Amino acid sequence: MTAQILDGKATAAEIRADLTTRVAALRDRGVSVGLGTVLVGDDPGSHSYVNMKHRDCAEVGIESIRRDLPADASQDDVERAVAELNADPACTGYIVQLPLPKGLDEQRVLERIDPLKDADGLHPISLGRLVLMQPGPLPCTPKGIVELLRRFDVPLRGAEVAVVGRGITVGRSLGLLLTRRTENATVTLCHTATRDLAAHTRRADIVVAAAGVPGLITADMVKPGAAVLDVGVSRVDGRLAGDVDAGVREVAGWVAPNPGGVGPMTRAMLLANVVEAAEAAARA
Ligand SMILES: Nc1nc2c(c(=O)[nH]1)N[C@@H](CN(C=O)c1ccc(C(=O)N[C@@H](CCC(=O)O)C(=O)O)cc1)CN2
Repeated sequence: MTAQILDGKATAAEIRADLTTRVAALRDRGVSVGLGTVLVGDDPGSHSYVNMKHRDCAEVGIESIRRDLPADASQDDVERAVAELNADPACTGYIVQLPLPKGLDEQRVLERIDPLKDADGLHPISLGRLVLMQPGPLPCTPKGIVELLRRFDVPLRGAEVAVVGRGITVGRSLGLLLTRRTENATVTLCHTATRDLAAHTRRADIVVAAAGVPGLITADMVKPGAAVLDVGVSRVDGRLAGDVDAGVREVAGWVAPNPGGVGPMTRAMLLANVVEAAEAAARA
């Protein structure tokens, strides 16, 4: 058996096409949509992700607002950029690209984002809404994972899901999202202190690997027919490597590759969060 590919690149393109129509409809009603980004430092990965986000904006008709700060920017400099975007009427929503350079207090910066402009769903109020199962902006990668599974008809209701990695942007938030009444999955959140990782992944109908450990998930750790989503990103000898070994494709029923799987969905969901915020404001 060779797994069906959960093609995030093609799916994200479909989502962007739909968003283009919705942005045009807002423009016809006199509502413009703008996405802001705060990028600090020289990390090549972060620069590339932010550039791609602005390219996506241009494609769907969303205005781009960039605040690029040098690697030696102070906490005050970053918080000033956040305050400017909070006050900018052209900015519907914005993100602070993570990780911030060492020495900056990431949480303090995220807490200063106006929750109404939180395009990443990472403000404590947005995360609180997720815990409480209330509507609000969702973190982009978990939202993209659920959308990808839905569009490929991977059954979620009652499914056993092993999420590997407990970071806020992916693992922990995904656990909360998948256990809502609308998704109804059963989630095991695995992490560095998990005693027998393979025992958990082998039981799972869906494995989401977001540990950042190259090749962590091997074929022998996967139940035949399961869905395996590779979200991990590491660099090995200068090349990008995911968490899922190539051999998994021979056992799994579905595979979200890396690149080409969850990454493009993350970007599409960021645009979706901004458009949803603009539509909600236009309704109010
Ligand atoms: N503020 C945030 N920071 C970070 C987030 C986030 O959701 N919000 N997530 C990650 C990085 N990330 C988004 O910023 C991200 C990761 C991957 C991709 C993507 O499209 N990847 C492509 C490959 C790109 C390449 O060729 O290098 C793919 O997987 O096909 C987009 C966004 C950490 N920081």
